[in-house]
Amino acid sequence: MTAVPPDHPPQPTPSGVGRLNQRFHHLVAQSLTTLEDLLEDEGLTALERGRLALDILALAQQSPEAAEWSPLNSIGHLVKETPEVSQPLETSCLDEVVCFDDFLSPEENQNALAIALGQQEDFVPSSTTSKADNYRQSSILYATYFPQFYHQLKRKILVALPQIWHPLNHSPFSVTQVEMQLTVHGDGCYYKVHNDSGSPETITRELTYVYYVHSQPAQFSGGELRLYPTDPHDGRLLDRKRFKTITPENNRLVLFNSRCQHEVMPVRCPSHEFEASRFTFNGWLRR
Ligand SMILES: O=C(O)CCC(=O)C(=O)O
Ligand SMILES: [Fe+2]
Repeated sequence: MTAVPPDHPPQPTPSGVGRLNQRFHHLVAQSLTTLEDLLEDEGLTALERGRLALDILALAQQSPEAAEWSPLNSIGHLVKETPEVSQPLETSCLDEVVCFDDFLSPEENQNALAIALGQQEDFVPSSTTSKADNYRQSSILYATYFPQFYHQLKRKILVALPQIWHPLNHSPFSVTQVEMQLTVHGDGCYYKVHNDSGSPETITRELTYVYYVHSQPAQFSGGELRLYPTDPHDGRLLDRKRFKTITPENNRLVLFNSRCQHEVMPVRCPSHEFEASRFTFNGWLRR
């Protein structure tokens, strides 16, 4: 996608349509600024802020030139993942995935890594809602340790949403909450096959997102994310041999349906250094 800076709108034309477009651009630009302020406003509930965000983004998508000028285009590159399967499945199996490469600016990406490396002692061992042993090995840092970055990343994800409904084959919904945590997978860490919305506490999770961060060049191998075809009716994994693979590239954002069965393959990190680990800012968008 071509990035057009939002502060350089297209030149006005003398026609009535051009003037209308110009007013529309101005209105949408103002609305987006208002939205940015409101999203930072702790006085509004998450539900109110989510609804505002979606309303204004829906407005932005109405522009006849949305594809060319929209500020949405300043976010990374939307990449089509090539599934590692020989034949496409005929109906949706919840395993659609969207990838944005270079999702944040280089400075924001560096800041994300600095947040991870600077707070090693505050990470706690992860658990699963079923508390099953040997199902997951990793450590997490709660978002209360990085409030500013939480707001930045959340805003960018919400702004990207209008681009993902179609490729994810998902109906738009009002986001009531954006959960976030920072997860570290060091040597030998993994997360076996699971979905993210299979318990009463997690049932309102609609979308899972994962933002990958690590030092470059990567000092670990493995740690791929695998997405399995999943029965949309009962959530069963349909075929273990047919999966999509997402490589954890630095500065990549991935989104998929929280009901999809997925897993994180074991990470190998020969140095055993914390700094060399696979880091993710990951979480869920709740309806
Ligand atoms: O790290 C990843 O690629 C996915 C993490 C995940 O599945 C989760 O935290 O629920
Ligand atoms: Fe997950």
